[in-house]
Amino acid sequence: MSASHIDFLRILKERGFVHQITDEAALADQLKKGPITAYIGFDCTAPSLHVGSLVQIMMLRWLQKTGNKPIVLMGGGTTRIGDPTGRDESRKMLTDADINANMDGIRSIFSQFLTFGDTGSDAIMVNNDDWLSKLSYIEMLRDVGTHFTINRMLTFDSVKLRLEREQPMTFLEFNYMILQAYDFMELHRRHKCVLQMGGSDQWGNIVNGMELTRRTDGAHVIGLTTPLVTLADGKKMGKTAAGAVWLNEAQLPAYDYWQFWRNTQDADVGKFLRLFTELPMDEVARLEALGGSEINHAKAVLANEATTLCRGRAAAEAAEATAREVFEKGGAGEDLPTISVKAGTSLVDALVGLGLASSKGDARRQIQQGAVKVNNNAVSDVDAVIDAGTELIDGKIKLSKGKKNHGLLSLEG
Ligand SMILES: Nc1ncnc2c1ncn2[C@@H]1O[C@H](COP(=O)(O)OP(=O)(O)OP(=O)(O)O)[C@@H](O)[C@H]1O
Ligand SMILES: N[C@@H](Cc1ccc(O)cc1)C(=O)O
Repeated sequence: MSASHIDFLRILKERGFVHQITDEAALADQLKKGPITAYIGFDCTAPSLHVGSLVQIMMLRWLQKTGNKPIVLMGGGTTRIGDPTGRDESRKMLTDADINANMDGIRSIFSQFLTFGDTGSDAIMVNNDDWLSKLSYIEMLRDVGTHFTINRMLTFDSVKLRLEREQPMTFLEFNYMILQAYDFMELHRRHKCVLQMGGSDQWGNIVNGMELTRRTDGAHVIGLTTPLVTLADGKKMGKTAAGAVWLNEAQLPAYDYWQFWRNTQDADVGKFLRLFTELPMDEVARLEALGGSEINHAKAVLANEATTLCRGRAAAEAAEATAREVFEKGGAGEDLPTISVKAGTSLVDALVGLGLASSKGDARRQIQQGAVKVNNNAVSDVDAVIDAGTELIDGKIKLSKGKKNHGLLSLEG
């Protein structure tokens, strides 16, 4: 039986999406009355979103799967201001061209996760630049500014923490929460949107929107935040030591995306299966309970499911086949990151070029520690070079760092 709109809240709770709800009873009540419309906003600060924002995307997907209506808000306007939330310093000002290019990249992700259209539970995408850029200053101050007191604005973490650390906050940034608040009011007016969701860092911005909508329109809208998902080592999901785990193929090839999930630490497997796959809860419980080396099966299922959702089934299958080839048969695997190099290139440069080392110093250290292999053979010479004499596997040279990180070199000329 497919889920109905009323199941949305239960599903979010049992799969670990809920951190705080401003008024859970009101949300349950709204759902009892019929399908609801809810939104999540994404600023266009990079050409892709990353696995941290995937938590939010999955919520919009569940919203739609249960027959409710998702609004994806592109922050074309708010990106011009820059959300100060959780940041010690002002963001770099982006040009309109940068913002538009980033928006194109981010937009393309959503068609993979949601069905867009004009009726029922079809998702819609809006850009807050459409209304924010039309606001006139004096009118805005009179209509909206009167509903915010500086006293209260200073109590929100996004402002308070910056001031406590004695870091400057520009007047531009100080206005950010008002503009995000305006969005909620506007989406309530335009689309009867009653719920805004986001990561727990967005709480202040969301609450301000509820407050503004109540004061201007007398409407009771609701906020829901997710935990900020961290990896088992305590790091916030999104940006890892090796860089962000991007959702777009152009920023991160499918094989690396698959590998990220396949390398999940044991303690995270259950949590990630709940958040990032749609497997039924009993199947998640079964996989989560696997012990010893069987947990690797659960990780492969996680990698396949998560990669299928984001990149499609064919990409997931190709990545899995490559991984099997590389790990089980010791072959080269077609899907690995590949660069072409000239004969005589140093092993150190090749490791950096493939992203297997973060710097030449790091590459030398890795070699000295015995972590580097060329064609599955350990190399300890930091001055080793790649040349025509280097053996080829399937026409390529395979470099490995540790057991899990591999790349291919093809020789130029
Ligand atoms: N690790 C995470 N877990 C859950 N939600 C997250 C995580 N990282 C980001 N989000 C949420 O995803 C949404 C979009 O966030 P955004 O793209 O601004 O990510 P960010 O990493 O915070 O970006 P930036 O570094 O530019 O501030 C927000 O609602 C944010 O709270
Ligand atoms: N402030 C949010 C993005 C956002 C922008 C506008 C909104 O109306 C809602 C959310 C973030 O940084 O992730």
